[in-house]
Amino acid sequence: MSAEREPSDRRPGRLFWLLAMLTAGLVVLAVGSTWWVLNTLSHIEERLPGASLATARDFGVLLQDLQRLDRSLEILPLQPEQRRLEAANLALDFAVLRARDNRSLYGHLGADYDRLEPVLGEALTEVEEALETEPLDLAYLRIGQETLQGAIDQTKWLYDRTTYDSSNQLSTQASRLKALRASLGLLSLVILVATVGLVGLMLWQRHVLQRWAQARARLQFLALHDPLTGLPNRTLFQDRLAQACAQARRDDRIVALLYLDLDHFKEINDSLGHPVGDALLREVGQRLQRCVRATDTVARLGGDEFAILLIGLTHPRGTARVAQAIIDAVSRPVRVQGQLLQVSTSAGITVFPQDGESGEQLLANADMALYRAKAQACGHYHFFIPAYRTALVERRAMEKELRRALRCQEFVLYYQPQIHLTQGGLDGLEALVRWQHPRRGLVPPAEFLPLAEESGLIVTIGRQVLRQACDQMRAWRDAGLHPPRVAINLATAQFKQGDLVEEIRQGLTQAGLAPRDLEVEITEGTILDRDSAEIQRILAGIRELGVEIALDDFGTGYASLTHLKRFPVNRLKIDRSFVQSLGQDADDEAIVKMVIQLGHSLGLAIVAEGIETAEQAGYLSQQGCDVGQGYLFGRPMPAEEVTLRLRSPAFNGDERDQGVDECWSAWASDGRAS
Ligand SMILES: Nc1nc2c(ncn2[C@@H]2O[C@H](COP(=O)(O)O[C@H]3[C@@H](O)[C@H](n4cnc5c(=O)[nH]c(N)nc54)O[C@@H]3COP(=O)(O)O)[C@@H](O)[C@H]2O)c(=O)[nH]1
Repeated sequence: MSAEREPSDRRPGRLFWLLAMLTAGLVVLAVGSTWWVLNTLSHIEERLPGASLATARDFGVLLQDLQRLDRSLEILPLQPEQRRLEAANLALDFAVLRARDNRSLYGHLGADYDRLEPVLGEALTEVEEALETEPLDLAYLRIGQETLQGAIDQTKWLYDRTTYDSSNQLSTQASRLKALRASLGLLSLVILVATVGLVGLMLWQRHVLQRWAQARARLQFLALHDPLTGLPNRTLFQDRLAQACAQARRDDRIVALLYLDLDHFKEINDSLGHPVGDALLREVGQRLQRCVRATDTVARLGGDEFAILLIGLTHPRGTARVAQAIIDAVSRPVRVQGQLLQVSTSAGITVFPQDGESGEQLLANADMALYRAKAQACGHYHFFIPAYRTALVERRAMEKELRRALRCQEFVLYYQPQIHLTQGGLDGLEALVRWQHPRRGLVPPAEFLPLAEESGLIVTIGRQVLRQACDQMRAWRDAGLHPPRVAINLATAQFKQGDLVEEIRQGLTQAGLAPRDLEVEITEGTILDRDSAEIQRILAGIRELGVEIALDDFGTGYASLTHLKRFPVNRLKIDRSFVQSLGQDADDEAIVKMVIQLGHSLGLAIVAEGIETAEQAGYLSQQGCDVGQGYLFGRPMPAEEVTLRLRSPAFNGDERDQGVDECWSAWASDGRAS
């Protein structure tokens, strides 16, 4: 397992603590400065207005006293003398008491009162002396009153000034206070916002760190696990496999590897949709886990492929039991999204150390054993045997050879005649591919087509066949020879890659052929394919071109009447196996008869393949079969031989005039077996 570089945690952690400290400092600063400023302010508020207001208040009291005295003096002349004197004395006493003797009452007057005191003292003395005159000397009293008035005016002036000063001072302090309070408010707000911001930043950073840690953990998980099933992936499995092999080598034990895949999973996935496929894979993963011990490893290698590592075994026998238990567990019906499904699995098994020294080798060999298990039947397991490796090596070499053969254009076409059974005459030629191998000679298709189909090379081979067949028809036409049409075989894979209709159209155009010059043969397997809708669409396109379609090997598969109606087929080719049973198997005879009738009732022409005897031909002809193909009329032959036959006197003019028998022998006489 590759060691992952651990991302560093330290830097984000330090930043977090730095932010935390900054926030804490800010909070302390905010609280401290707020407390200090508020404290100072309350001191200022208490003190500043107190002194000046007390002065103003004392001047106010003094002024009131003096004015009251003045008013008493004003009314003095209007009263009976005795009472007047009494009142005046009373008032005077009061004033003197207020102004002089109870000076503590005016304690806040300060230096201003020092300036007022002589004037006040003089006025009071004068008033006092006037009042003491007997009888009352009003003129003298007037003088005292005037002096008193002067003192009152001065007191009033002082009162106004101190009041003004104190209120002025007060409002100045008030505005300062206001400004200070506003600044403090602003400062607090800034601190608050900064604090909230910092706290937010911290929280955000914490959140990012958490997410980052989660993402890292997820990435680490995904690097080693399959996201769908949560099982170990190929990387982790290979790592555990390597470790298990090393451990087993030390302990002198064995390790078993089971390579599994689900049978026909692709069909389920394609037909029921990926969500159903995914749910099924999850369920299979769980079932597999339940079949093994906690120390074993179940992994999903991709698609529908799983691998299981069994450790601590002493004998391979136990592996077979586990494999069977797994096959049984997987094959139990499973309900997925409301649908009851049943899948089976096949397994290839390798055992360490006997089947491979390394994990890679064990996996590769288990894959080979799986391939064999699947080839045998679904729902089976197979232990690896060395012969599989030889077969695989041969298969790979063959595939390489096929690619080379394609590049070197070693595929050639042989042509087999198709004879009109009732009228005689050539109805067409079927082009059959052969491999002209430089060492092996002519290789029949049965030896290379299965591998070509498996590897997908059949598509390129099919393109070469189409081109060669069209070119050959052109050559015959140019030579003045007129075989009615050439039929080529199409493999299912050709419908799934590229644009088949366009390829056929181009093949015809490039060779200058009419669509009726070509026929395509498809097998029952093709129309029964799961992509039959797409295949139907492509076949309709081919029919639209004007090219006819024959359904090959009819009767061997499960194609039904419905299929015949759905697919735009022109001809049915009765499979050779039925033809060869004619005269021997009553059932097959009945089938042949029925196919001929059924085909005709659907407006299709019937071709019988593999006719080897005149009896078979006679019977088919009697039943109304339209066309026959088989060794009786001619084996598949190279184009040059077809040319010779087309040029022979039997074909000069209209060979249909010759009669059926002559026609057969014309094709068969020179024919060499191919
Ligand atoms: N996709 C493609 N498939 C092709 C192509 N060329 C051939 N094929 C398919 O390969 C199968 C084997 O073909 P081949 O070995 O050529 O066999 C053909 C005939 O030789 C054989 N035949 C014909 N008459 C007789 C007979 O009387 N007896 C007898 N034992 N065999 C006979 O039948 C084969 C033709 O069959 P069919 O195609 O079904 O008409 C075969 O399935 C080919 O289709 C290719 O280019 N592409």
